[in-house]
Amino acid sequence: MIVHDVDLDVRPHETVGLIGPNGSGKSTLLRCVAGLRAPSTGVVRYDGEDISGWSRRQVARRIAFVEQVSHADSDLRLIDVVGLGRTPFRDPWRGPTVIDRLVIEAAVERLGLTGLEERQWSTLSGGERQRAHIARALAQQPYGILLDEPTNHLDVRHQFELMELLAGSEATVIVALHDLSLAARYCDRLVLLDGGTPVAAGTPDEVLSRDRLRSVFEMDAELGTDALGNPAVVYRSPISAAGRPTARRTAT
Ligand SMILES: Nc1ncnc2c1ncn2[C@@H]1O[C@H](COP(=O)(O)OP(=O)(O)OP(=O)(O)O)[C@@H](O)[C@H]1O
Repeated sequence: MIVHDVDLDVRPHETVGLIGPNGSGKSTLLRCVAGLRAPSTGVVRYDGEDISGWSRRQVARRIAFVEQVSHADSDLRLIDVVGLGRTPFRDPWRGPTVIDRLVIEAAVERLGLTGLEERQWSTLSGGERQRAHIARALAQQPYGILLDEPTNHLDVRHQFELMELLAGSEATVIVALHDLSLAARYCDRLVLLDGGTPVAAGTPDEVLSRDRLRSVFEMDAELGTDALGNPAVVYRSPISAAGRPTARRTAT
C-alpha cells in the first residue's frame, strides 16, 4: 500500500489532526513523516530539506514521535524513559548535563508524573506509560511532534490536558486521533484519510461535513457545538449496509 497521493504541507506551530477510520493510513503516514518508513515515491521534507538521507539522530533532533504501542516489559524506571528524549543531544561518553536534568524534570512535571520518577516501567498503568512517552517527546525539545492516538489510554481529564498542551505548544504538531470532537476542538486543521488517500483537508468545519461523516466514517452524525459552545460531533447512529441509520432511537 499503503498511503498514496499525499501532498501535505504543515506550517510551523500548527496543530494538524489526522483522522480517518481504522486502516485508513494514519499510522503509516506518521511513520513516513518520522523517517521510519521510506516512501516508495515522493519525499518528506523538514523546512524544505529532504530527510531521506538523514540519520535517526538527525531526525530526532527535529522531530519527536510518540507511537501507539508501548511495551510493558522493560526494567527501566519512568525517569529513564523520559531521559531517552535527551539521547539525540547527548555526548555518548558523558552522563546527563544539568540542562538535561532540568529539561527532563520539566517534562515529567508537565505531564503530571512527578512522584513516579523512580517507578519501574512494568508497574505503571497504561495511561502513565502513555504520558511518560509524551514527556519523553517533550524532553526532546523538538520543532515537531508526531503522535499516534496519544489519548487512547488517558482518562478524560488527561485527554483534555494533553490536547490543550499540544494546541498551546510552540512545536508543530501532527496528531492521529479517533476522537473527532477532540480533533475538531483542538486542531487548527484536519486531514481526513480514507483508504490510504487524503480525501479532505482544511478547518474542522470544512472537513467534518455531514456527508463525509456518512461516507467515510459510515455514521449518521454532524459537527455542532456543545452546551458551552465548543465544537463537538453529535453521533446519531451507524449507517447500515443499506445506507440507512441502524438505530431505532436517535440522539439529538
Ligand atoms: N507493513 C505492512 N504491510 C502490509 N500492510 C500494511 C502494513 N502496515 C500497515 N498496513 C496496512 O495499511 C493500512 C493502513 O494501516 P495504518 O496502520 O496506517 O492505518 P491507521 O489509519 O493508522 O489505522 P488504525 O486507526 O486502525 O490505527 C491497513 O490496511 C494496514 O493493514
